Amino acid sequence: MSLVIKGASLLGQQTRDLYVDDAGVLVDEAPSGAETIDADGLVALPGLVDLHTHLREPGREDAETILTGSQAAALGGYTAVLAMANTSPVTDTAEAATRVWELGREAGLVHVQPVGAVTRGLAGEELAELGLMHRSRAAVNVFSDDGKCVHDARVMRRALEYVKAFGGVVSQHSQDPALAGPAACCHEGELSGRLGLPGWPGIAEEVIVARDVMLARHTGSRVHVAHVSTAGSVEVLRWAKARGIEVTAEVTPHHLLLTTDLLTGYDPTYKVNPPLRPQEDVDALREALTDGTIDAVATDHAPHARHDKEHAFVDAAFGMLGIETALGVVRTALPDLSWSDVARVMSTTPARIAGLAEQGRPLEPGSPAHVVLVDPDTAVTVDRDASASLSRNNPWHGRSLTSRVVHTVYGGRVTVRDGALA
Ligand SMILES: NC(=O)N[C@@H](CC(=O)O)C(=O)O
Ligand SMILES: [Zn+2]
Ligand SMILES: [Zn+2]
Repeated sequence: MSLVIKGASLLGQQTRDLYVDDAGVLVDEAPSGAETIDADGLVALPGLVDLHTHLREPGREDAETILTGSQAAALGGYTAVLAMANTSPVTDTAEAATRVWELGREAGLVHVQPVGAVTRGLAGEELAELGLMHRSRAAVNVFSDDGKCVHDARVMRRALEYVKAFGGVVSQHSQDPALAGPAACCHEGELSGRLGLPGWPGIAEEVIVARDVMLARHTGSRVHVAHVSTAGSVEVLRWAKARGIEVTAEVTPHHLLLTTDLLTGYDPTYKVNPPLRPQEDVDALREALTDGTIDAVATDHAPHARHDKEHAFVDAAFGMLGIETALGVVRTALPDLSWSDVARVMSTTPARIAGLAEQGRPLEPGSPAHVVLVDPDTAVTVDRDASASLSRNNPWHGRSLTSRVVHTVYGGRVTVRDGALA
């Protein structure tokens, strides 16, 4: 089915029509018999790419499936997601990775790119089948034990050396387990003491970021820092980038807008790893994203079933939803970020980090038609029950966010039309 997207403003700049042929590629001239999408007043961006999504299938299909997570992603304006490996079983073999990739293709709403585990069973000891996962049909390029930190420096060094051979990257969940143990759930500071919650100090993140930067320099391999949350980590990244070390980093939407003081109500919706931080950290993260020290926004969409989340704060699961609301949160947190910067941090750069050649491409003839059309100024009030996700741990419920995803086009196919699944 060919398309004419009429009157969109490309990256918020010049207004032009976009033409998509029936092979799903952007072309020069209007194809005959095309469906027309009226995009008057809308901003066109390349489809968003999420470096960090938890789809929960296989194993926790009560919290999310590859299909429902893909639906949520499309509604958020995404055309590709990297599906984290902390499923059950873990994505630590070529067979497991290929299965996730196939289920993504069957769902057909976004490109689902499996992330491979760094270590077998996320146990932090033996390397997983990194090479076999890379050479499988899933072509895994990003490896992560996310949910857990690869805390043994020798294992991390070997993983970096291994993936260097094929240009892969290790995405690290930076949490020193001795400085922030499994119960740590509130930013360590005056408030954690007052609330009586186990503290998760920023230094537990920063020491791992610093160590990994040095391992990246030593091995000449690539490290990606997942969900950066502190000003100290930003300083380390700035230092490393100034020296040309191959490190990239992501920040989540929630760490750009929410702060520790939300924990005073002990609502487990706000329990997330790493924890929400004070305003000084939030300010440093915003500045770092704007100046390029942090490369990308990644959602860390972490759906959890009610019976895992509805507990006393210390017992509840870590994680919050984020893929349907990411663009609105970024626009609300950083209203002055230009649309070309939004495209850079939410599409072009994440696609490059993940090695997805078909994604994050400029909206020009020859590119695959992965496009999101956004109403830039409309405020939307989030309703957690209107979500495509199977889970309801949505920290944005009832909040007003700027901008609305109106249409999403994945490979020339309209996946979202007028804000609803097509
Ligand atoms: N972010 C979270 O709080 N939770 C993630 C794991 C992770 O990203 O570390 C999850 O899998 O639920
Ligand atoms: Zn993590
Ligand atoms: Zn995660």
